[in-house]
Amino acid sequence: MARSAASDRDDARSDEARSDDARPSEEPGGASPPALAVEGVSKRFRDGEESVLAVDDVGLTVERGSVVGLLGPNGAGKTTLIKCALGIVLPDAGSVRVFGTDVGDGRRAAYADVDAMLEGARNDYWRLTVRENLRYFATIAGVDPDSVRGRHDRLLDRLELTEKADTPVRELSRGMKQKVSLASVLAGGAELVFLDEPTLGLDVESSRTLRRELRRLAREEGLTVVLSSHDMDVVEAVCDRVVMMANGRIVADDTVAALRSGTERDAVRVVSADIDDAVVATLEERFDVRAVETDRDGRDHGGAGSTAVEVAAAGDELYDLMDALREAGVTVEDVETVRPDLEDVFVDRTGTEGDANPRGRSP
Ligand SMILES: Nc1ncnc2c1ncn2[C@@H]1O[C@H](COP(=O)(O)OP(=O)(O)OP(=O)(O)O)[C@@H](O)[C@H]1O
Repeated sequence: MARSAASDRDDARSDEARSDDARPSEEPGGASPPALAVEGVSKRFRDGEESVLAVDDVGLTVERGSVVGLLGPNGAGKTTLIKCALGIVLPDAGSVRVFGTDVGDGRRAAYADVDAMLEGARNDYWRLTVRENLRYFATIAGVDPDSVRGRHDRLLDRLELTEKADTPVRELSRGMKQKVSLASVLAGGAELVFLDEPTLGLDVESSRTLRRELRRLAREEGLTVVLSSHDMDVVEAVCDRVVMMANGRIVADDTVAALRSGTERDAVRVVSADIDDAVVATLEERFDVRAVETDRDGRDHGGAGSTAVEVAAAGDELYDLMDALREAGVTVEDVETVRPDLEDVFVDRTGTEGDANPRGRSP
């Protein structure tokens, strides 16, 4: 879909673009500007009763070399926000600066080092070989493909595509095509890439390869990535920071660790053969019992007949819980802390059950 965000728009705006090749490399204070700075962006589609405020006064800063995950339920406004950042959709209000350049002032400079893969794919040329595609997209990005041959070799190697370098893309499996899409996005040496569902259609191993490569590119080459995915594991493994959207607004913006610790879902899981219905009823009078699970055949925990209860408890409540269990005559076999995962945070912040998959796609 997004062939090359930079080239698509440059064609249309080439006249005004000529005068703006100078891109600020430093902010007035001397620090280099962030890769992306979105301020007060709003976008409404349609008028009257049908009107939808897809993005509602959103601000977002993405530092260079960081990997930021964008999560949100169906219709939250993620794609519209990304399209506003890419200049594919014109916001009604607000500003977008890319590496310090306001895109309203100078698109050619702003998008010179930006590329995107939207909706899990990109228009690779299926008749061309894998390597020919990389050369083609490097050329489109204004780079002499011979000068980046080494980079292409490395990309093919890291994405485990070397053996297929001379194979036409149409002969590849879906997962391999997906990896070629990513390689094409990176072929021209973009410094900021937007990746929408980059692991869509990948098997577990390929998804792992892609995560590893994204982290390496960010760490070693300073690549900045804005990634949207319904796959919480991918977001957790790859992203420095997670931005959650709901109803057009940002409802959370922090590191995975901070989001987890800020979500009041810490609980403990206690296992014992002494926990029966009466004990559970007693606990429920005083505590928030989240789950009760009896191990009937001894395969899950603690042996046949033992029961695990998950109770929301932290700090002093933990002592109270242990006292209550002792009073009830329960000998504890096992205790573990249950930490909230990203999905818990997502449910908590967006008020949405289930995963963040907006279209019910499977990875
Ligand atoms: N071109 C458009 N015309 C009219 N409404 C639109 C258009 N694009 C998006 N919308 C609406 O704007 C809202 C936000 O959509 P958007 O695609 O940005 O959300 P999203 O978070 O990316 O969700 P999804 O992942 O399901 O696409 C939705 O209500 C959607 O129907």
